Amino acid sequence: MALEVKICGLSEPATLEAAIAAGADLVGLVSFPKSPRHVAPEQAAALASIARGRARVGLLTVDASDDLLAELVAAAMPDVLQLHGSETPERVAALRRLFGREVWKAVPVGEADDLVAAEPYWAVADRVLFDAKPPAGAELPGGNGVAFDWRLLANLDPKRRFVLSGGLTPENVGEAVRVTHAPAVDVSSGVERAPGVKDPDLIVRFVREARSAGVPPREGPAS
Ligand SMILES: O=C(O)c1ccccc1NCC(=O)[C@H](O)[C@H](O)COP(=O)(O)O
Repeated sequence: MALEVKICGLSEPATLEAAIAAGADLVGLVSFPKSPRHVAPEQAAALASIARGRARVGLLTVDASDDLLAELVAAAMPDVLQLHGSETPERVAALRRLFGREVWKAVPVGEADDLVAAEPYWAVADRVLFDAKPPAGAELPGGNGVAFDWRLLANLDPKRRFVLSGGLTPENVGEAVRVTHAPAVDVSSGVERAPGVKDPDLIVRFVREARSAGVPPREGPAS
């Protein structure tokens, strides 16, 4: 199974096209008004329609209500719902049933004990996305361009289908994949020239460096 690459926080058609042309497997749209990457439902719909059939679409929300999720799902028809708030395992399971889509749950990591928080999600989420804990006082629960110590993931059960994110860049993604054997990586800030402004050259470099890491990802069914 090949490494999957997701470029998150795309909010303009041109950079979405650049991500797809670079070979991204997934493109991510953020619905969170405090974010510089926030897109309204109609923008999400337009961006998703560009991507459809060319890359899978992820829709990122933070503790969104059923009504907002229903509006976003109807507009953008995403392949993946990425939950980046304090959604419980029960909420993850309920949303998976309600919307019949893949659900990824973000778990913030700062130290080894934080991996314990991921345990109940393996059974209910299609993927657990490990992201760095936001810095103190951060406005955003993710997308802060901060990395965590990847060695914390080195002994994960190889059957775990996780996504590595947080502070990845074209310069460090190869090392991150070598250390963690991640089956998938997700980036936002590391391919931007300013907050919320994606850089096509950085996107190309990121996808190339990720794919050339040459590390067999962990194998095994999603769990
Ligand atoms: O990107 C945002 O603005 C955002 C807002 C609220 C919650 C999560 C957000 N982003 C998450 C991501 O883009 C990625 O999943 C991940 O955190 C990597 O971000 P980065 O460290 O910027 O590469």
